[in-house]
Amino acid sequence: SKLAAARYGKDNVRVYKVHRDQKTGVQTVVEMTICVLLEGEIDVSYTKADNSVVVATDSMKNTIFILAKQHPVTPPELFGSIIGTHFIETYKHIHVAHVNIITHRWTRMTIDGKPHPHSFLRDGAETRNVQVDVTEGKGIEIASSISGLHVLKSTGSEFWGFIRDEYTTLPETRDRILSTEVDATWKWKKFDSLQAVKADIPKFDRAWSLAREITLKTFAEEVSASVQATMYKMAEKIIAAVPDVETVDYSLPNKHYFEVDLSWHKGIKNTGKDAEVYAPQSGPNGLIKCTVSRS
Ligand SMILES: O=c1[nH]c(=O)c2nn[nH]c2[nH]1
Repeated sequence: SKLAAARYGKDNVRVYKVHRDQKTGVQTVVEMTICVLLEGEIDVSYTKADNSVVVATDSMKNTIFILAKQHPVTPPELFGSIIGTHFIETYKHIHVAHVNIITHRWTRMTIDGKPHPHSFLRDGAETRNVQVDVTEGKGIEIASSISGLHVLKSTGSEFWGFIRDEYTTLPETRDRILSTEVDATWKWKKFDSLQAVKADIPKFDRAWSLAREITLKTFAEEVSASVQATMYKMAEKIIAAVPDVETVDYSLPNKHYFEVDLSWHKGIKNTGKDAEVYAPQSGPNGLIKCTVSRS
């Protein structure tokens, strides 16, 4: 047997950073969960129990905190590129760094109609994530994403015209609940270096805002013929809106809400157009995926 592939590092490195504006007293916070995995000439640590090539994962964790102190931690695309570049530049035997950053929501509170200078709330499990892969001599690949954005519409969703055969029981509908948890990823053109990422910093926040706005607006306004059709519209709008993005992926669970027939109880009408009380389903759920490219 042989070692076909190897990468190692530290996962679940939780990092919080505060910025204090001395003039205004306004404080800003960022909270992330980071995973760094390294590849390179590390085989002997697996095959020969030779640890001379091992940058201890504990040292990697220390490095993340030091880099967070020394550099901006936003946008995550930049900080992920800083972390990855650090490792391949610092250790000559390390050639690839995979950095995943999950940014958690701390939305500034509005108190009495005014943004509060130092208080925040976790308004949802939604996260903003990046996967940054830095390869020595090749450049930096960045995939940005929105994850865990729970949405529901109470109408404006249809599903009909699908195959009806001896396996089909699902009735067609022109009016259904549609609910999903958005997992959308947009992959950037390759960046030659950290300098190239730094030259494009404003593009990352703008792309995230656009992707989020397009997703919510399309979800709300399109009369959905299916999850498939709606996600394709979202993806093609993001491609059109963000020139430096090459592909957009969506992965959407279809979280079903079943009608509850209550007619057995005194003839209660609660199905079809009379349906008001539904049973949200934990599973099984549809899972619809797509990748949309620029051309
Ligand atoms: O939007 C949908 N797409 C599907 O493929 C599907 N299958 N059952 N319900 C569905 N709803």
